[in-house]
Amino acid sequence: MGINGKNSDVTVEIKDLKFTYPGIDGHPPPGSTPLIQDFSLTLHSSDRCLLVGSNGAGKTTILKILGGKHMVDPDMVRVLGRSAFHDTNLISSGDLCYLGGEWRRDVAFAGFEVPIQMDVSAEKMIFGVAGIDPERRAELIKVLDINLSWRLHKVSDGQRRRVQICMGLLKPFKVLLLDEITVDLDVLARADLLRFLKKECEERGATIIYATHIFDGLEDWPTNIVYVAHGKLQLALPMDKVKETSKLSLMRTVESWLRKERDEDRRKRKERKAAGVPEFVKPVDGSRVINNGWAAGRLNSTIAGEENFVLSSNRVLRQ
Ligand SMILES: Nc1ncnc2c1ncn2[C@@H]1O[C@H](COP(=O)(O)OP(=O)(O)OP(=O)(O)O)[C@@H](O)[C@H]1O
Repeated sequence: MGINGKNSDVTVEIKDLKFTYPGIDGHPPPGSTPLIQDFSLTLHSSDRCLLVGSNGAGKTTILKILGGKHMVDPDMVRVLGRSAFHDTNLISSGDLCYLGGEWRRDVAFAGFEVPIQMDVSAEKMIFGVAGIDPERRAELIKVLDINLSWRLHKVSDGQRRRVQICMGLLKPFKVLLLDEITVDLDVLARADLLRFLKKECEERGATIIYATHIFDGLEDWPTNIVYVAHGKLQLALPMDKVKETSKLSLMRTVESWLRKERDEDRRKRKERKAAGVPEFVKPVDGSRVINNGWAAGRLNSTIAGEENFVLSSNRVLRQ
């Protein structure tokens, strides 16, 4: 049963998800506690789910798992009845779309592996994607207020971001995973984009999961809210339930949850200190390995050490 009590049209199903970032051998370091655990969630067609939680709670990790960027047991995560990691057609068909913040770090890439720091126009990028419905393309260009003559190596971060979002949304997705992509957008662009996305759910039955810390203009946007802390699901509620139980604004409601969590963490640390054990639980560091967030087997893991890490970050690997 999903958050809304519906049974039909299940689009996203997470069942007892457990995940640990792999070490260099592709396996979790021995003795490590899973980063994500006790996480189950069912979403339906038309759901707009806000994913909230403090920094480091696991939101990006969960979205990446859903987007097939990390391997998990295929029964733990189903998107449109399939496993995104194992069924790459889910992403390539455009049914499942992941728009993530790594674009911010790797500005050189705009999806479809197209470098955008070279002198290329917005038009060339957007019209370069084959098989797109011209009406949808025109609508997106309007919603994101894109000037097709922009040269992408010269525009502002926000303008470049608008082109990236447009490219990502060209195919009519069924499930969209958004990892805070509106930070660079101006107030108007953000509001128009959110309105467009809401329409996509209402008219086409798309499902969106949106991880964000920015609650401006979101009051009437989500249908559901999911709160994650320390990699565990804390709350999964339909918005009317949230409004029923809290008279506060959405932002204040989330703030109250996060404050409670932080106070609780501080209390636990104090207790640990008083008991003579280290305040912070040290993560298991089995093999001195840093994994830069890409699944094992994709040239991703690197031996710890700043020099190596810089040289083998995604930016370099993907050029
Ligand atoms: N590539 C990685 N390899 C190992 N551990 C990682 C990796 N990426 C993230 N982590 C760990 O996973 C935890 C969750 O990170 P994640 O990025 O999912 O959090 P988040 O909720 O998206 O945070 P934020 O709000 O800051 O974006 C972090 O505390 C970090 O220690």
